[in-house]
Amino acid sequence: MLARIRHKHYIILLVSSCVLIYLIYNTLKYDIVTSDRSVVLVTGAAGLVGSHLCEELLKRNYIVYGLDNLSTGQIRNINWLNSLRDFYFVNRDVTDKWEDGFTRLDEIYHMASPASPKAYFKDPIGTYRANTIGTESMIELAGRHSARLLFASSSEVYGDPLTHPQTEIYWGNVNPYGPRACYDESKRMGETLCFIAQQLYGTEIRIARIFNTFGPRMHPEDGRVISNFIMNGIKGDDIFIYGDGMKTRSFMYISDLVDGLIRLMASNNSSPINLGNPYEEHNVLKVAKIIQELLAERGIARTRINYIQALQDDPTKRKPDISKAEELLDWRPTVSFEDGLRKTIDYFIELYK
Ligand SMILES: O=C(O)[C@H]1O[C@H](OP(=O)(O)OP(=O)(O)OC[C@H]2O[C@@H](n3ccc(=O)[nH]c3=O)[C@H](O)[C@@H]2O)[C@H](O)[C@@H](O)[C@@H]1O
Repeated sequence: MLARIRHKHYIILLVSSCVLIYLIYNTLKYDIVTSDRSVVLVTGAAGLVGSHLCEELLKRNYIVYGLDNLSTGQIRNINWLNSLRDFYFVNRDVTDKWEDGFTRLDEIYHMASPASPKAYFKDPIGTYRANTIGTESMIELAGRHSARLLFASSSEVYGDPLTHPQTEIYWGNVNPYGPRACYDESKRMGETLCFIAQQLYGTEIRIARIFNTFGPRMHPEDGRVISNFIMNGIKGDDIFIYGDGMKTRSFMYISDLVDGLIRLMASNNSSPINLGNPYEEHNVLKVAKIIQELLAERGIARTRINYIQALQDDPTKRKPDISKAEELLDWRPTVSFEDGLRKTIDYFIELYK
């Protein structure tokens, strides 16, 4: 009888200690929010770019709020950040009305949007809303807190470009009435909204035109060329090239992009700026062959390469002119395509072990 009472006391003591620890932890978390440190909101935090950006900002001593509706992002990309003291996950859609409750907000990186053709073909409405209504919502939020807003635009604003490489003064060759338009045109509209906000309200805006980016934490089913070809190899499936394999893209590793984004936010340049890797322009067939070679280094056999119909309005070539970023941000990519691919391949192999 006495032993049972003692046992009960131990349990009560244990439970109350846990509650106490939880309360202290949360109070400490709250204290940080009211401290002097800069507070940043990253939308699309569970995506490839968003999650790496959150990680780097945390390393740089920011208090980071990461927002995502998890439509294309992956919770595993940020789960581990959630356990850190200065990271707060906000599970919501960027277009929802939001009584935000921030006591301080210094910077907003608006990265949220489906980004792969497969994802935006599937959800054209969610895509244009994230880049238009979502951008408007972030402009309002920036206005309420006098925060600086960086909008993740895209190389897709150049459409199927008629100049090569693409400079920021090129206005593009975009089909407004086709399957890519929900993305291309909404990125263009997002830029326009930022321009209007700056003119009318004096909002401090930054616009990054992001070129093809890859790295660990890409969604394995994302549908883009790098993740598709790596996953095809790992699973022993055939590779499918859309078209003749001669279309080109310039591939940038994720850490280079994150560095460029943070430099851009800190700069005083409010006009659009290209962030991409001009040294690594490759055609799709060559990408397939390089990936097969790197997989072979890890003992994964080559699979067959097939050619199927090209996607409608798929840009023929793409390469950024980064003179502006070099001059204004002192930025240029440093990671080679092959080094970046090795890290990405290892990530996918680990994921599917
Ligand atoms: O990765 C990115 O950063 C960009 O990806 C996409 O643009 P896209 O260049 O078409 O990206 P992919 O889907 O990776 O396609 C690249 C090329 O590979 C081809 N591809 C893709 C996948 C595949 O399995 N096979 C294949 O041949 C595509 O047809 C295209 O010619 C998005 O539209 C951009 O917003 C985004 O910035």
